[in-house]
Order: sequence, then structure tokens, then C-alpha cells
Amino acid sequence: MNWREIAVTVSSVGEEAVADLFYQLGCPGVSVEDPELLQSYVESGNWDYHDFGEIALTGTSVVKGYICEDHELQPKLRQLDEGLKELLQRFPEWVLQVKGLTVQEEDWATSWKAYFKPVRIGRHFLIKPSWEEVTPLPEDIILELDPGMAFGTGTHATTSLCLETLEETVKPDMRIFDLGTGSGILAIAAAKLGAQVEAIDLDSVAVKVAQENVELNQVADRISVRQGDLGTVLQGQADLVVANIIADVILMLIPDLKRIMKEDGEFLASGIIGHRSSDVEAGLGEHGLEVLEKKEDSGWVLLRARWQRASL
Ligand SMILES: C[S@@+](CC[C@H](N)C(=O)[O-])C[C@H]1O[C@@H](n2cnc3c(N)ncnc32)[C@H](O)[C@@H]1O
Repeated sequence: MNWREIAVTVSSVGEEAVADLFYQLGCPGVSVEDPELLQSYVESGNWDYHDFGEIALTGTSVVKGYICEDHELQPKLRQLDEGLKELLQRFPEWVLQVKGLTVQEEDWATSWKAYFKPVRIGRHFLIKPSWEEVTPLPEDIILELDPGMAFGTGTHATTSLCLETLEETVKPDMRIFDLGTGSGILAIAAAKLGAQVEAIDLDSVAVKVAQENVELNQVADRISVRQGDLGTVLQGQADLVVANIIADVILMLIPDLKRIMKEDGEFLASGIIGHRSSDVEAGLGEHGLEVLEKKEDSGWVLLRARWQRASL
């Protein structure tokens, strides 16, 4: 399969906004080649990154996203183009340059690896790319990942908000549904906290990658991974449903929660871009859910909700 690699060179202050445009298009594995970020890794002294050599601090970053060259390519390119134009109108001072290139799957699946580094999230999670060596602390919970073509390295705010919240809410033997599992990162985190997880993704590539990561982390006895559309393939009810997908898809999922979430269950909805949070909050309210907690990071929102007591 061929992919279109779109490389956007942008003033470093704009790298997140551009990465978010790719994210909204559903691009897996968005990479940000940010010289300052790499420099900070080196300076932190935690990891041995001398192979990056001298790093130039140029004030610009290259954000790369990958779009499958299928019938959706042209509409997605138009959407990206509109998003970039809108950003330039708001921030005319930004440097912005776009290059497109067709790449083979095998080439890009490895090209971004140089920028996926070990990272700590929450109190205990240590994300370890499968090709990196780490020296863990005794209290670390290691999540070993090769995200390949699937979304979910932990570094995107929508994922790290989920990881932090899972750490606070998961109890041993809880039943959890992870909808839109991507690389399987959230399912693996929940399993390592003692839960039993059913992980679902619409995309067959994500299902394959998630299954490989489940085996890499030796949690196959705690996680089943299946292909499916949101909750449609699930039987029974979960103590916790987590979905890190965009606002519109979360709105489609909410009516199905009555069937798949226990009366005392909780719903973690992430992947919500800030200005759509009120839509999702309204959707939750209309279906008898109340928001217990709202967390924000880098313009993204996570909502934690449960059934309103009166609606039970
Ligand atoms: C943003 S990624 C989240 C990956 C991972 N859970 C994380 O937190 O990093 C969203 C995932 O949802 C999947 N997805 C999108 N729509 C879906 C649907 N209707 N049903 C199931 N999965 C869906 C995508 O294929 C993608 O893997």
C-alpha cells in the first residue's frame, strides 16, 4: 500500500496546531521533528541520545502526517489545505511550507522511529519504544510499544490524558472496553493495572498492531482485540468504557452506552478538540450522563462521566 507523506515545515510554536490537523484527518503516526524537543531530551540526561549529534535550533519544526492513497486521499488533502490556510490567516507570521511525497508502507513505518523516545506519563507509566533500552525505576509500569502504522505512542495529549485518568480509576479485575484501541496502548495500560480488557478498532491494521503489542507486553490473558465499529461487537457491560476518538464519533457512541456500560460504570471520552467539548457534554446530558471531571491539555479535552443517579 502507498501512503502520501505530507511534510509541513512550520514555526515551532505552530507544530501542535499542525499535528492536530493531521490527527483530525485520522492520520496514524504523526511525527514532529522538533530540534528543540530533541535537544531537551539530550539535556535531561535521562537517556543516551548522543547519536543525534549536533542539533540545530532553527525555530522551525517539520510535522509529518501520512494519508493512505485511496479514494479518501483527495478529500483529505482538501481538508488539510483548508485547515492550513485557516491557520495562516490567524497566524500570518508563521513560516509554513508543505511538501507531499508518495512513500511505500515499509519506508515510512520505520522513518518516524527516530523521534519516538521513552517517556514517562502519569505517576508510573514508562512508555518504551520496543527498539529502545531503558533503565526502569522499581515503581515503573512499562508499556512496551511498536505502534507501527497505528495511532498511539502516548505522546499525544489525548492519549496521555487517558493514561493519567486510567491510573487514577482502574481497579483490579474491572471489565474495560477500549474503543478505538489504535496501538493498544490504553488497553495494555489498563491490563497492567489489573483489568480485563476488550479492545476494538475499526481499522484492521490497528487490530493487528494492537495484538502484537499485547503479546509484546505479555498481557494476552487479560486483553482480547477485535475489529469492529465502536460498541457494536461487544456483549455485556463494562465497569469502564474508554474511547479516545474524535468528538463526532464519541457523539455516535453515547446512545449505545446504555447497552454496554454498567449502572455504576464510568465513561472516559477523549480526543475532543476544545471547542467541541460543549457538544459532547450536551450529548452526554441528553442521554442521562453527568460529567464528573473535565481535564484539558494542549487544547484537547477528556471528559469523565457516569449515569445521573435519577436516570437509572
Ligand atoms: C486517536 S486513535 C486512539 C488510539 C489509542 N487508543 C490512543 O489513545 O492513543 C483513534 C482510533 O480509533 C479508531 N476508530 C475510529 N473510528 C472508530 C470506530 N467507529 N470504531 C472503532 N474504532 C474507531 C481509529 O482507527 C484509531 O485507531
